[in-house]
Amino acid sequence: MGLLVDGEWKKDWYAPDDAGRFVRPKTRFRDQVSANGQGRFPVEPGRYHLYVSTACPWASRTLIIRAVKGLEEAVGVTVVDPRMGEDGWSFEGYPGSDQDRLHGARYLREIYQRADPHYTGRVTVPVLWDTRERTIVNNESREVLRMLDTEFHALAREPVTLWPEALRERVDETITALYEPVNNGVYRAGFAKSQDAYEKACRELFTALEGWEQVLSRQRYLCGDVLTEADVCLYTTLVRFDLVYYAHFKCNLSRLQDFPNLWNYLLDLYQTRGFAETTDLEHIKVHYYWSQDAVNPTRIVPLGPRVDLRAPHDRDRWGPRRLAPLPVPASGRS
Ligand SMILES: N[C@@H](CCC(=O)N[C@@H](CS)C(=O)NCC(=O)O)C(=O)O
Repeated sequence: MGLLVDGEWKKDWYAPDDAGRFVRPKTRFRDQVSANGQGRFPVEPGRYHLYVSTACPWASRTLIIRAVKGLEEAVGVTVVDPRMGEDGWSFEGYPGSDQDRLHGARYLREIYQRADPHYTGRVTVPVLWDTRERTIVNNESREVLRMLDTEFHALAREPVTLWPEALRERVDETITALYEPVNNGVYRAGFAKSQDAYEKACRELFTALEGWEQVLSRQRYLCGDVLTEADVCLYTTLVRFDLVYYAHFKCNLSRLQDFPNLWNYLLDLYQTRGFAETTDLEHIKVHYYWSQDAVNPTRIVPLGPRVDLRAPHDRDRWGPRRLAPLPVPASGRS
């Protein structure tokens, strides 16, 4: 693990704050692709490219929306090696990952150095790359998810949106509510460097999960009866929960399987088109257990747990699964 400082690679683990808490650094590239043909980054088929890890919950958000909307021909993808060592993310041929066919790079940091030779910050996935301007448009998953859903919709094969007009505010509030206790909460527990910081993060996580368990006892999805971006954001944490976060990050007050609604909801989402195809359970396990040697110094990847995500679920009790249809307005930025 490491980061770039003024364009130079430095080997370094995350520095905790004074109380031993994990603090996630802010992402730097925050430009927008626009549907209306204006600005530096107009939408065009084949112009933009995603660098992702199928192990990473943030990058997986972008893979799911790309698959659900049928954007595979319009937006290319390169999958990094799930093992992130001292040199950061790389293209080293682990099964299920790619070589960098755009630049022939060995490490993802070379892509950041191309975008800004003096970049200072972490080298993270996802990255939305512009092949025309040869730069990074955006590396913040929530924003890339939204752009693929709204600004790219003219290029989508499937006429659906996960940000339906009537639910926009609710979806945005839900994504925000999930972030700190749940999506980032598992990391705050797992990367804590003090007992207090760990316990606080772990308790907040389980309190939040209990709340969502209640919500999902009343309705099929987080924001009502249609699938939204908020479900994508929760899914990428839930699918890693029993597999990795329970043991590796010590999020073990209970298993996800002990929450009947959350567990059945996870099975439902996994079995929805676009989800299982973009979820690589082996990459997930290898990434966390092998890469985070400050948490797991032996780098041994456990064999279990046995989890069957193809098992029947009870979520059809609300009737057949529904996706919200287009149209969405041309520029749907939040
Ligand atoms: N806020 C970013 C976080 C992305 C992120 O932290 N990705 C992790 C992988 S799960 C990463 O690339 N970490 C490498 C590092 O921090 O050095 C987002 O949501 O896109």
